[in-house]
Amino acid sequence: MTLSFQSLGLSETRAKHLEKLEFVEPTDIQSQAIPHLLSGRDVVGQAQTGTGKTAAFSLPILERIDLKLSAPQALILTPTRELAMQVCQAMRSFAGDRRIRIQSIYGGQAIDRQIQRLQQGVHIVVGTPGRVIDLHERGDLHLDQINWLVLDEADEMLNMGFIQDVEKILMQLPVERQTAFFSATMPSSIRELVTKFLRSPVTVTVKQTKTAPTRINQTAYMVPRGWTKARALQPILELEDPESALIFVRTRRQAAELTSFLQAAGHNVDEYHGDLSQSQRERLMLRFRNRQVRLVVATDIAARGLDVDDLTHVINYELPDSVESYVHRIGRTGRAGKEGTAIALLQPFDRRKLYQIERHLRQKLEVKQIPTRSQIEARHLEKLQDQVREALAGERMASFLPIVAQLSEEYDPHAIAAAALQMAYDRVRPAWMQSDYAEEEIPPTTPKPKLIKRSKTSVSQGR
Ligand SMILES: Nc1ncnc2c1ncn2[C@@H]1O[C@H](COP(=O)(O)OP(=O)(O)OP(=O)(O)O)[C@@H](O)[C@H]1O
Ligand SMILES: [Mg+2]
Repeated sequence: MTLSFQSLGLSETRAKHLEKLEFVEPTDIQSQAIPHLLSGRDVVGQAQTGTGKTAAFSLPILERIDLKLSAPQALILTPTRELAMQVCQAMRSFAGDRRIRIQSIYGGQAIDRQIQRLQQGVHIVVGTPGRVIDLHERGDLHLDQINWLVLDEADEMLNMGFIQDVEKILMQLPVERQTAFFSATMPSSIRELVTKFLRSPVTVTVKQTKTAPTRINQTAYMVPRGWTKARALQPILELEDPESALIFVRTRRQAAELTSFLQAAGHNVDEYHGDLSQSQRERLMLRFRNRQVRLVVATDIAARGLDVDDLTHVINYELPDSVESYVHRIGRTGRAGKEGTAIALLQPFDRRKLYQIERHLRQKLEVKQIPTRSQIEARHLEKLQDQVREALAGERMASFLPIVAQLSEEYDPHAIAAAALQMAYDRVRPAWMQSDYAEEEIPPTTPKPKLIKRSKTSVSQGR
């Protein structure tokens, strides 16, 4: 028998409302964490990326908010501004009751507007630590009625960059409160901080053999020797043909450079990193979510928590330094039970990082050579055939029949069809493939000279 939201202790009204959002069955983390949170316990919740941790901590809070008390009663801290916005929006949709006022506060946006909202009275605040401290110190954010504190992406929040701010905030909160930490990763190093901040917490870990969801198909491509990663990315994008992809790089500069490179190659791509203004960041996220931008080149600010519907691919152009970061990055795809693809670009010196990741995930990644010209051509032809079948099933095709009839007086119908296909094919084939992407050019990826010969033969066999 499957559990219902109501059987977890949530009200009938909320359960009905959740059904409208197509939340029919609670996920594992929700069914395990919600009853504990409703009973007043502190909770450490760990579950894979994309499994609904947001609702797991939000629903019990929404259930218990006192509408008569016009003061912040719950504080949710997130590591990035976008995540604060996203969690705030998610909570508003779960609430489905405009009387529960939920406000996000974060840097980069005019503080006056946020102050005004706070003065109008809010029940739940979702924010980044810096802005929370700022508004508290100005006397605009009152923390003395806080009953619930949640650290979303807790391990990240307790990392070096945030820990001091988080401690500062915690010191301002009432001692009598409920505290919850949620994340997909909980490295053992944060245990000590957990015991410091939480009171006899219940640890809810959704059982899993691996930290990476099996719904994510992970592969790695070896960058050929002498090639730049940017050059190697082209045939990979061509073969994988992602509907939408997040491409992770290390630095802001690298993000800008790769974006220009891909734009010049004709891709629909934009960059996303901390050098952009807040409004630029927000606009890009909106365009990405609406599918107006297909590829986004991002730094790690996009690694955690972001929930972009149906994101099909995550590409690690550079592998991250930590295994946790890898898990969060690839977790931007394969969410809410959907499938996704994660790709890593590797150079020989990335091997060590790859081993670490594989050891942590207890899973070997398939390492492939970058696609050959003939593989890409085959893929394009396959696509072309699908398109032809689609056109044949449609009605517009009929309007071209008179032209075919006319040409048939001179040519064989097979030849006419083949010529039309050639024209269509030349249009989809990217310019770079016509010039410098000869199959013979792919140099061996292994530095061992012995292997050069063998891999050459295998390339020519592949043709
Ligand atoms: N019970 C449910 N039924 C259907 N969809 C759900 C349910 N719970 C959550 N979802 C959807 O699943 C998606 C992922 O949820 P959420 O962002 O909370 O994941 P997460 O566990 O916080 O992931 P991450 O570790 O990446 O932050 C969201 O789009 C959310 O709407
Ligand atoms: Mg989350």
